[in-house]
Amino acid sequence: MANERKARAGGTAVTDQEALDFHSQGRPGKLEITPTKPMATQRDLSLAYSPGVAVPVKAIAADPATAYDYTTRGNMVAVISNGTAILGLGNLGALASKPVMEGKSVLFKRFADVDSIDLEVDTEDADTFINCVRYLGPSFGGINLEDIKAPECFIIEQKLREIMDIPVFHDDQHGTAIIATAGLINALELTGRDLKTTRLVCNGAGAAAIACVELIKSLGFAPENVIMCDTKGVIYQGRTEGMNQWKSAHAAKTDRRTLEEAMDGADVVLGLSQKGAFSEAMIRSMAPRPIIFAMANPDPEITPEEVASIRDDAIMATGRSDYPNQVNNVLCFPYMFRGALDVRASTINEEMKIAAARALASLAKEDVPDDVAAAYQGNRPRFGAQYIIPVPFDPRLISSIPVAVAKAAMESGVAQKPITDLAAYGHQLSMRRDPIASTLARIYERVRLAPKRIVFTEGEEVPMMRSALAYANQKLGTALLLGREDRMRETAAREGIDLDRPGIKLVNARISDRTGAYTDYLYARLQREGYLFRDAQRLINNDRNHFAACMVALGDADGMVTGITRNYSTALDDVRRCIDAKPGHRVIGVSIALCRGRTVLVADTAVHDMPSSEELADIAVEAAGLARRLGYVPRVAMLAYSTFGHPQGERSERVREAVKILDRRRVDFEYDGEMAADVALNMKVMEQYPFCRLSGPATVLVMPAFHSASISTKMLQELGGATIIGPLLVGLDKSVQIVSLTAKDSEIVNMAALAAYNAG
Ligand SMILES: NC(=O)C1=CN([C@@H]2O[C@H](COP(=O)(O)OP(=O)(O)OC[C@H]3O[C@@H](n4cnc5c(N)ncnc54)[C@H](OP(=O)(O)O)[C@@H]3O)[C@@H](O)[C@H]2O)C=CC1
Ligand SMILES: CC(=O)C(=O)O
Ligand SMILES: [Mg+2]
Repeated sequence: MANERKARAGGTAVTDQEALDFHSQGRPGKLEITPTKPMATQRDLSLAYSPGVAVPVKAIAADPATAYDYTTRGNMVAVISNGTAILGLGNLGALASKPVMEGKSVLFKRFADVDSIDLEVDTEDADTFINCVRYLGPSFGGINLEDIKAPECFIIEQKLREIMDIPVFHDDQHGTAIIATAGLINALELTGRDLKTTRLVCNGAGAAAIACVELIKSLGFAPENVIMCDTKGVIYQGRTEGMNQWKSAHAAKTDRRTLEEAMDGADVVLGLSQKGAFSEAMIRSMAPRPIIFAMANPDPEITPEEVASIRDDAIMATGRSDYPNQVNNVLCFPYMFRGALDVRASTINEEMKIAAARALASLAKEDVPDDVAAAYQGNRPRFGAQYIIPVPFDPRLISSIPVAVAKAAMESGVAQKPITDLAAYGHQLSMRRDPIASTLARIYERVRLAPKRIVFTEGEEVPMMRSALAYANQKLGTALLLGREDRMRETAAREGIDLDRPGIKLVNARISDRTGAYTDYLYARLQREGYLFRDAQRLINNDRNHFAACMVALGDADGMVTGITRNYSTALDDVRRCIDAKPGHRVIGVSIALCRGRTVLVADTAVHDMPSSEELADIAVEAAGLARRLGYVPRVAMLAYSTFGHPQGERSERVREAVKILDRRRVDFEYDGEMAADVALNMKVMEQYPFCRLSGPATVLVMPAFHSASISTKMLQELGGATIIGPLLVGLDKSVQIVSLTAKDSEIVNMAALAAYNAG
């Protein structure tokens, strides 16, 4: 069954069903287009469309370069394919390539803040393809060709490069060549090899393979030491079958004829062919300390496990993210275009490619700072056989690779808009990083290092089951699904969810031998609040929130997640009957708002209706603590409708008093107020108040009351397009997170991960 097939990914296994659900949930696919200008009033319409739009039209007609000032062109790349070589899956057509192309577009945005759109062109004919793409130049700042098979890809790319005045880059050729070269430079250094005498075999003679061999030779590999193979075996001088001019250029003078013969004694083998193309015997026959890059996707030519079972002296890389040393063009194309677009390069030349390869190679040798270690599952990697290139989540990539590319473009004379201050450029680049993705990645990695048992309280509900599965699959710990086992199994069978996989445990409250202990515990807490023993018994037997919260309170679980069947405040009341605030802390709700590359924490979005000044000060302390734990520098703005005393009012007075309380407590974070939201978030407005003690825009917004917190976050979400995570419950003695009634499985997993993270 489809859902039973599992593929390793992201350090974990994902099922086919999960992959399909991921793509179909919500708005199908992985991309949407968001306007960047308001389009709300008659005036907006007049500016954006007729008559206002005529002005930039005339400006661009008079000076085409101004298109970069008035349109999206300068930050927009098209990912274009005809689906003739989709990953290593072969020629499955333009339409079937769309998920990969959408994926590449998303990676452009996620890793380098390049806007991108996928275009699938339904033709296998090179001339027709060229004629389609050649006229698209005005729309884009660059063209990323993808998954077009050889040899047509060479003709297509070459012709488009000649006739278009923007960078045209075939990712499978050059992206792959750059990252493979980067990895190879380091692997050669680690094995003490000289590239002039190293013997290399490349299996595959298509887009990726030809480009890799060309770049490697241009680095200094001796052509006589390089053998290419394809489906017909060794490409030797004089061979006629299955040849083309690109293969002929690399035909070797050799009497070896098969891949087996070619690999015998080889120092390096590059796999850019197909799953399973390397046998154990071939690997065994290689030279000592062999370098094996099995780069076919999604399944490599040979797996690292297979290689490890034969020999322990190999440096092994694959194209996948679930093994060490991922040699994949995702490490290149986002940053290559970022640098090229930023200097408005007319093309991507050899100098830029080699600069990117060298920058990637040297990044792997640099010491890994703390915030980067998180991207490596908390294990600080050290340059060596298991770490020859950075991982795609390495946050340093965005601030280093584009700088190297831009510099090379300027030095080689193809930059039309040179950058004078490269150091400042590097700093600006780091601001383009998507902060929450890094934050979540860090949280996930920390949890993986210390996995936790999390109760998925509404275990009979499908989103809870799916998220429990994802939690277990991602190796975050044990997912304890709470519910009636027969019901859960029935639903799971219907939905194709495998509840028997490692990391999932079903907890049936009705037959649990812990109900007695939980009832005693709850009764002891509630007996002086009007509850009889049988009331406590009923709550434990009939109510999953109480049962789950007692599991956590008595140490049978590390945390819990709930919320899809009860509204937030009811679920919170249930939990609070079982769990107190941490001594010296106040329980509050903090929402994380992510909007246009900015992250702010908003508090209290869950608990205090109309906080007193003392409570506002506590909220500031709790929220600042969470900000720190998430890796943000807390700069707390105590918000009101007034700013520093104007206009006067009773509510603002309460906020002002909270600031004085924080002064008296001598807290160890920046705070100030009362201030309006624009003062807190906009440095230009803040400059009107030179005495303001915040050193930059606020990262934590403490709202004067629950209603303003709730209203503003919901408005941000609905009108501002912000992503809101939370409210996260902070300050409880045990780790509990409550999701919204409409939470999707991905949100539930995030909250479960946060519960696990907070559980210590
Ligand atoms: N890790 C990464 O970043 C990347 C990996 N790749 C992977 O490289 C592979 C090739 O992609 P691409 O170059 O775009 O595709 P192409 O269609 O352009 O080329 C495929 C090449 O592989 C050869 N080939 C196929 N099967 C075998 C085999 N069993 N033994 C020897 N040669 C074989 C073909 O030989 P023939 O010429 O005889 O038909 C052809 O030369 C794919 O698996 C792809 O996923 C590609 C790009 C990036
Ligand atoms: C990674 C990639 O682009 C491929 O395998 O085709
Ligand atoms: Mg590809």
